[in-house]
Amino acid sequence: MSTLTSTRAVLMLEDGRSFTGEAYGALGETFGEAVFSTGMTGYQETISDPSFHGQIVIMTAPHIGNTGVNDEDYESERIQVAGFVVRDPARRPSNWRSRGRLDDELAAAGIVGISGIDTRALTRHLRERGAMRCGISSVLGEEEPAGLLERVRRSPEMVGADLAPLVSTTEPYVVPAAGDAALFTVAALDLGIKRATPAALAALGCEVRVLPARTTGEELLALNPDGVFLSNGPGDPATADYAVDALRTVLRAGVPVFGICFGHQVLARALGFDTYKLTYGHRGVNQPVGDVATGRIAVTSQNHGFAVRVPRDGAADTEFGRVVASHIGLNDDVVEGLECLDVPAFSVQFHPEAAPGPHDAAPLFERFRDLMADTRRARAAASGGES
Ligand SMILES: NC(=O)CC[C@H](N)C(=O)O
Repeated sequence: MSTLTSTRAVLMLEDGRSFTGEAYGALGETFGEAVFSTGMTGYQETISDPSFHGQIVIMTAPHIGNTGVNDEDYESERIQVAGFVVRDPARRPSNWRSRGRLDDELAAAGIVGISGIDTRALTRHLRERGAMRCGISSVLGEEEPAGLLERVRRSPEMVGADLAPLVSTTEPYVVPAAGDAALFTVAALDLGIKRATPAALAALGCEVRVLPARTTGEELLALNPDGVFLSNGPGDPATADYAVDALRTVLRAGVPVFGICFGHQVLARALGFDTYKLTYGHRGVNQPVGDVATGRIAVTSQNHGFAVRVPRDGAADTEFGRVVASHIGLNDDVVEGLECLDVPAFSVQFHPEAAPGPHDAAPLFERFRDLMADTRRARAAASGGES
């Protein structure tokens, strides 16, 4: 049960701006990169998205916790955020699936949060100054916040952080295909995968073999997969050389590739492009993206702080042939998708698996399935076998 008396908590940004509110979730002190999410719903999926590892998430929607917590909506085995910030927590959750309160759930998981602060002012500050480190403390006592600021400035930065291996599975596991027989085998590199992703592939008849982040290209190919999937994940993509090397081996073998978010950044790097840090990133379930080829607009689920440096107009020549920017973010023109024209590979910076978010981009999983089917047919024809 939550107590009725509140404990004072302080949120301190690395540039010295601070906000005083009430403790929310566990009492204690926590540090991470302060980022804001504009999703109105889906807080359970958000807090359990491994891509948020090392980040303190500020919800811009003022009311959070209204539907409580349930056992179905978690996207991984634990709560992954380093801290959680809400304006006005629900006093009494109400939903037919609810089995408890969000603040109690955070407290039980040891996740430190803060409520009752002006999240709009905080978001505007981050939008102008950029994402930065922050700390939340509900154990400061009468100590001046100077000590907290000192500890924030000593905490790790997001640039240069190699976090995917920390959240990846340690042992391979299999998500079976829906239906009687698997139509395709997908080797999925778990860089911080969400449950909804293997589930989406399995629903299309794929047996998904989920593998640890540091699986090599040779190990991936040894599974004889129809396709290789690269998941989302936390941290700075510039550090993930192991995944880039593995992917280059896969690309050379001509096996179909699909990457999401961190996986998209890894594909860009494998093709020879760089990644860079956005000022404050894109997080939420309401991010518009344009498909360059069709002009269609999708409202997408996003959660990224880095992006890929790929030319927006025309095809770029790479070691693996021509590559085009297939999707563009409509808020700020950031490249949100890649398509290889000469090898079977494509990727998106956004989240077609949603969870939370709209399902506009779900057909991208079908595109991957079709790419695997086409490649299999072409290979059978080339070897003179039956298709
Ligand atoms: N959701 C993700 O995969 C995020 C990728 C990467 N950590 C970024 O912030 O850009």
